[in-house]
Amino acid sequence: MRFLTDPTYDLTYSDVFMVPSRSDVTSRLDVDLTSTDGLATPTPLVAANMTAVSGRRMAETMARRGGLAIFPQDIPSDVVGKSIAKVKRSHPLFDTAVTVDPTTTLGETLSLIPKRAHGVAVVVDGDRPMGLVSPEQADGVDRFSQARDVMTTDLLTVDADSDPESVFNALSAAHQELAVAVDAEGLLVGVTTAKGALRSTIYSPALDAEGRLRAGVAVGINGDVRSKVRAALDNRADVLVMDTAHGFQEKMISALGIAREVRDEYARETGRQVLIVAGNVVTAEGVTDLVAAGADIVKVGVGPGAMCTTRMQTGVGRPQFSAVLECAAAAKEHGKAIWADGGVRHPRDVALALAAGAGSVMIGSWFAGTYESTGNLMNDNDGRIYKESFGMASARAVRNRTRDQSPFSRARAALFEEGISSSRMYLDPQRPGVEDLLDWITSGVRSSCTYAGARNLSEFADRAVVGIQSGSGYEEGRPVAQSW
Ligand SMILES: NC(=O)C1=CN([C@@H]2O[C@H](COP(=O)(O)OP(=O)(O)OC[C@H]3O[C@@H](n4cnc5c(N)ncnc54)[C@H](OP(=O)(O)O)[C@@H]3O)[C@@H](O)[C@H]2O)C=CC1
Ligand SMILES: Nc1nc2c(ncn2[C@@H]2O[C@H](COP(=O)(O)O)[C@@H](O)[C@H]2O)c(=O)[nH]1
Repeated sequence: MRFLTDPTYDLTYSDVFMVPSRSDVTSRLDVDLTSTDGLATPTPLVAANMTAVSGRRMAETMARRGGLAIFPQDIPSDVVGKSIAKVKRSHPLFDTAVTVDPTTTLGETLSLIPKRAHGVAVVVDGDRPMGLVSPEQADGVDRFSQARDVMTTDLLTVDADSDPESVFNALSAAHQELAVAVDAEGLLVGVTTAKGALRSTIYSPALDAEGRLRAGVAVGINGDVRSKVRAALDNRADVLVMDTAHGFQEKMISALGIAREVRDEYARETGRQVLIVAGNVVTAEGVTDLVAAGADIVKVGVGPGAMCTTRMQTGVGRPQFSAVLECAAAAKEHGKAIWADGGVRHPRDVALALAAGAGSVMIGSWFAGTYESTGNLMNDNDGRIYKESFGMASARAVRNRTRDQSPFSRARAALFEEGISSSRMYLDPQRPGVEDLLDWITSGVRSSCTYAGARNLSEFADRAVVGIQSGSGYEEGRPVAQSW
């Protein structure tokens, strides 16, 4: 990447823009979005290790569309183990269905449907699909009715080995919303909408060596790091994230040394080599020290996050575009990569982070406002739907993380709150599922690459030409919804 004119101060994503270059990339579909961070995930996006964001449904969906999700450090290890096992059992193309027994009440069925974006529950007899219940069928029906009394039995079943294009065509021909995939015994494997089938022709899933969906686990730097790292690896984490707010500290350096030792020991025993991500830092010096201590990927970003109060409280942090640019260059010198973590609110921010050299981009709060995030769906007074989000250094998260400590230690830890405990992340009515956001982001990034004449992300980081803009320059680029 090069600047049109060199900046004299540090920059956020909103401070910069890209100019087009002469391009011989004739289609956006010719752009390869494989991450350049050493993980080579087909989509360079990671759902943040935040309790309000990444659980099993987020992990499964992100990996199915080529990205990753990281289970947060606050989730008990046995729960992480069970969740990863479920992710690994889920189908790489078909979405896991919301299933109910024939006798489940309509009220309960309706409460389960929003757990997934496809908007329907499959009624099963054991694992055999019998019918479908959608919210539309529930109109005017008593909430104590049973699923079997409400369901439609007009099912479009497809073989689980069918290719996505033929599933798309079958759905169009049958004018159906949902295809139910079954195995050779007629047992339920998963479901897909026409859009889901279409997506499966555009995205490739992020798979481990055994062809199962990948997921990552975050580990804090306090306590028994050795056991925590080993537990994460035994739980089949495909990536390990050593996680703390201030990654440029001695405790992180020694935790990384332990993590590397345990990781290498595990690799010798199992043949499975897992990359270590560590952060967060915002300077080249921070990157150099974490790489020397054993990080394969360095996580970059202090204070850009939407749930973050660090900058207001401490004055510490750095505008994210400049942090990413400097840290990516430093990591490249050591043959390593970075993740740009936090501050992403528009597809353009992802494109700019990748232009600045990020290997992948981590997103938290934006993804909290989707069906797949961990929280429950809520309605505000105007009937808009949202989910609650909170920062990992908020009083709420600290209370949870320190639950096994003495009341005195907990009270002391609570003094150092650096995040918001409750915020509303509204679901975008146009893009309520995380896959909708992925479509929006990846189509934007593909387009950015063709404007730069880049066929892949490493060419993009080489070729992008970035300028600095005023507040009114940024404002000019925003669409206007009504006349002025
Ligand atoms: N990217 C960002 O800007 C930020 C991210 N976070 C996220 O919040 C979560 C909690 O992280 P964290 O607060 O580090 O908690 P952790 O529980 O991971 O512990 C951090 C350790 O580092 C020590 N420490 C020393 N200086 C600092 C400092 N300035 N800030 C924080 N810890 C420090 C703490 O000691 P002691 O408590 O005794 O000081 C503690 O032992 C993580 O998921 C992290 O990623 C939090 C803040 C900023
Ligand atoms: N200073 C704080 N930073 C936090 C907290 N919780 C999470 N984070 C960081 O934000 C990113 C995600 O950023 P977003 O803009 O996409 O929401 C996350 O990965 C952490 O690094 C917090 O409580 N305080």
